[in-house]
Amino acid sequence: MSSDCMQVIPTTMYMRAISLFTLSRFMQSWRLSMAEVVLRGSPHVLYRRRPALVRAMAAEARRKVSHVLTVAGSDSGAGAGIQADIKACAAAGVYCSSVVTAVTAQNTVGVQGVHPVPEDFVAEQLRSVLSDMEVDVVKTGMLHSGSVIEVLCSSLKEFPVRALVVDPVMVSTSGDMLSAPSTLAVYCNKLLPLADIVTPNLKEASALLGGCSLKSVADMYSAAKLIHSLGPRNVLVKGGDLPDSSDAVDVFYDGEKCHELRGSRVVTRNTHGTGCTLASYIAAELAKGSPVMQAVQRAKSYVASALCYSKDLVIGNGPQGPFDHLMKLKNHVSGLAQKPLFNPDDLLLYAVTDSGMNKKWGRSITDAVKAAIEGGATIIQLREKEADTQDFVEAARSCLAICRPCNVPLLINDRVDVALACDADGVHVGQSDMPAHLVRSLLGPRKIVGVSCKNPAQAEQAWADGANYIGCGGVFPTSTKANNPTVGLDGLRTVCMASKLPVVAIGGISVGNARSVLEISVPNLKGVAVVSALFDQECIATETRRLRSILSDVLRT
Ligand SMILES: Cc1ncc(COP(=O)(O)OP(=O)(O)O)c(N)n1
Ligand SMILES: Cc1ncsc1CCOP(=O)(O)O
Ligand SMILES: [Mg+2]
Repeated sequence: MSSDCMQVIPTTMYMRAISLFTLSRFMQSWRLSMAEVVLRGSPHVLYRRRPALVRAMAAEARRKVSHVLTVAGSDSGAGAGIQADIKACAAAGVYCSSVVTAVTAQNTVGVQGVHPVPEDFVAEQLRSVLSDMEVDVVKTGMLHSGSVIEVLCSSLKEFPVRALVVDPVMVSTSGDMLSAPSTLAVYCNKLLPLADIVTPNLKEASALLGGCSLKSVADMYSAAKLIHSLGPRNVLVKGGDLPDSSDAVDVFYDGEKCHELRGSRVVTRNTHGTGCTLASYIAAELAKGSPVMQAVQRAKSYVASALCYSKDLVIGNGPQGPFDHLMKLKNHVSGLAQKPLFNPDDLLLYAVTDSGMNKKWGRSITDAVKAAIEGGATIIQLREKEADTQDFVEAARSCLAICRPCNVPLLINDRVDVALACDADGVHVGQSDMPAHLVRSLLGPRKIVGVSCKNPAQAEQAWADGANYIGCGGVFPTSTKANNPTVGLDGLRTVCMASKLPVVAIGGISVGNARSVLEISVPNLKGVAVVSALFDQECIATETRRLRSILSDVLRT
């Protein structure tokens, strides 16, 4: 494919997304007449004739705020429905407008009342938003009658959007009916054929298929395929209610292949609104341009993090509480300010300590960490293979007291217990350490989890497990870690290209070869992690400064 073609394909999308207002501003500043735009017709032709203009328009379109419209019911308790949808989109960084189909009176006990909004007023709300606000993706929730669904289908014909996410809400999690049985046929015949993805739970999948019983993952595979034959392009059957499973298993079918998506089940009463939230987060990811499978994975991982963060929240007295979509409520409760989330740029100069080297040079671990920070290390990992647990916790606490005021994150190698005991900023684990998804559930969403990876499959798994970054190596031979095959610069490049996470390179890296590592120039390679280049040296601060200046220099050029 020529580079011209590569530019043209996304340009088509950007141009669809660009508003008339923006187009008219561009026409003025590029002295382009409407006749010229019309005559030149397709973006492909425009690109060939005025590539700089199209590039500028594409840049403008990238600045467009991604927008999901939710068409759903209001939940007075704000755990589910429209309220959950808006919070989930906000958490994903996407604007969310709302068309209210019904107003419900509900709380953590159940649904006490439903007041449907008349169809013609649903139509009026749809027209208001869709005619004006450049919606990317529509997500549906509670559609209480066949006529509301019909109103929505005709609005979508009049105002097409990029994608439609259908969460076929029929029964609330408390077991209350939210849509009339007669709506089922309209769902199947009119709405599902328009859907890019439909996300039923077991009860809803069974209802869509005429009441068949779904009791196993094998049943979910069959259900996903049967629902796909009703017309949606992708189906996600959610297995949260599957009996006898410690994992949360969902089945995703894209029309060709079934994928089993597993995550550990978070044990909490605060699960009200998980279905609405998952579908809205998928919609938000699609609005940002993610492919469907990636949108689903990200949504699952987000919901797991939010549930985990909120597992002890107490809101309401009923059996099913809401969770905290923005993961901020505990701040207020504890009066503690929220630390910022992981910044991939912190991986630039990653200093990993070594007790043997400190002993050899007669230094304490705190002196070593102080010197590395003084020289410009951007993140520290305590890798103390020989330390007793008590000494390790104490050393970690003292190092945290050095790192925190300097805003340098401090991670613990291997030992989740030590990290929890001292409230470190995160943990780095390898392939034979505790699995990263367990580390994530133990540490919660706001800590940093790093995973060592030597190949694309491991990188993919680290991402699915909720890691923040991967460490790839050993890049070059090293005597710091025994029995560790090298991947070389080619292996590093292959892993970086496959990884959806930022990468730090490790193994045999020093002032002599750091430049060659960063110069493989793959955008998600964010830095180098080093042990002996800093800590097996006479002056740690001097060596750190030398390495930092080389790295900063490569980044500048
Ligand atoms: C940043 C970084 N990357 C890789 C490793 C290696 O971790 P692991 O594979 O678990 O090996 P040990 O360090 O535990 O021997 C790392 N520590 N840091
Ligand atoms: C911990 C680790 N993981 C892969 S290589 C390595 C050791 C890196 O040490 P050095 O920077 O001294 O080569
Ligand atoms: Mg390890």
